[in-house]
Amino acid sequence: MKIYSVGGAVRDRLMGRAFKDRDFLVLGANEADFMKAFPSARKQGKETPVYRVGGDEYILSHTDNIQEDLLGRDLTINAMAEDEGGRLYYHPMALRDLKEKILRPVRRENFLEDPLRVFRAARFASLFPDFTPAPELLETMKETSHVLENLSPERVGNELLSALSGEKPSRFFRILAETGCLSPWFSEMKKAMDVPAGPAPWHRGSLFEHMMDVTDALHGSQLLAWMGLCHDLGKLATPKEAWPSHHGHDRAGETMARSFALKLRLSRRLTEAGRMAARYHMKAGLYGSLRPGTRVDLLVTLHRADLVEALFRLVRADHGEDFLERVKKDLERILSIHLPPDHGLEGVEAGYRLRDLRCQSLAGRCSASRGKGMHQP
Ligand SMILES: Nc1ccn([C@@H]2O[C@H](COP(=O)(O)OP(=O)(O)OP(=O)(O)O)[C@@H](O)[C@H]2O)c(=O)n1
Repeated sequence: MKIYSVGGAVRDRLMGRAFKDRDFLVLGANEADFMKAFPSARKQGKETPVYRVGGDEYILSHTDNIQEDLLGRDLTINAMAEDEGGRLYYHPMALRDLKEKILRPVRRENFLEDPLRVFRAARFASLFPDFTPAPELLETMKETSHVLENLSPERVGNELLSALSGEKPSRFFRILAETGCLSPWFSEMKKAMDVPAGPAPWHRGSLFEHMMDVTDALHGSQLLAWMGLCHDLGKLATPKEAWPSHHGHDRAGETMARSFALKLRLSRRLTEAGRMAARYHMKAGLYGSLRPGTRVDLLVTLHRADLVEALFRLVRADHGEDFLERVKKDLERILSIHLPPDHGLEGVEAGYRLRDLRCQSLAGRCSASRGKGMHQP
């Protein structure tokens, strides 16, 4: 049995980057041999021989030859392995491509074998913004563009999330656009190319460009970048006659953001964050001129979803207004207000009273109107 460290850990070490987890490849062992050597190993999938040992992943190879295994991988910069003695094995182009910062497919047919590699290649464009896709990568992605629909949503969603935590998420979408790979998984982004972003001075060009600007500004955090991607989805529903205005896009965007997240089987947290980004970014963007009651309702709604800071960071990335410090103070104030112990009110009445007190605290007077506002107790 021979064990090799493979993939990202070897690549990242050679690039001088920190690596998250390690993947090992096991050659010349069947499952019984492996379990004998690693009794604590837990099998991951039923179909594939993948095991978890502590935080590390071990895959039993179908081949006995490390070079043959490397030839079955996605990109040359990932086709590297290191044995237990520290000896390096690599695809003939791997070290050169790493040095010259080129994303190159190992073999075209490997992408047809596992089309997820299209999205992996695109996410490496976001993770490594100074790497250039080789012309044959673009060709390979084009050739693979017609077989993307059968991929599992979770796998595509994971590559998107990885791209969003990279340095330049827009590169993920641009390279997919260039190679005809936005549909079917990211057809929203494809449509956004033909829609004007809006009439405001910060809305230069298409909705796609605006989404890319905001998502890039929020890169590094999956949650924030995802909210950036979702916030203006509702503009896709605006009838052409109304362009470049997008009246009501915040409400329209709510369902679209939710469907986008569900299509990719994203977590409940992300689904909710995308929905709330679409629904509340307009209102939050007007925070400075909102009435106290509307401010109370907005902050309470966002606070319940644990999205106050995230939403106001989105607003800042969207058009530069920074309400964050003010909002934090307002929220602190609101949350410090409670009904007196002897209030004697029940149910809805108690809720209305608390809202009144909170409004008074923000404004120095009561401006709450019953039944109006979005936060009903
Ligand atoms: N569809 C896939 C998935 C993985 N791999 C190979 O398996 C390795 C490990 O995969 P994974 O851990 O998913 O990616 P990493 O490259 O390690 O990236 P990260 O650092 O984000 O984990 C990759 O480097 C690549 O060689 C592949 O060829 N095709």
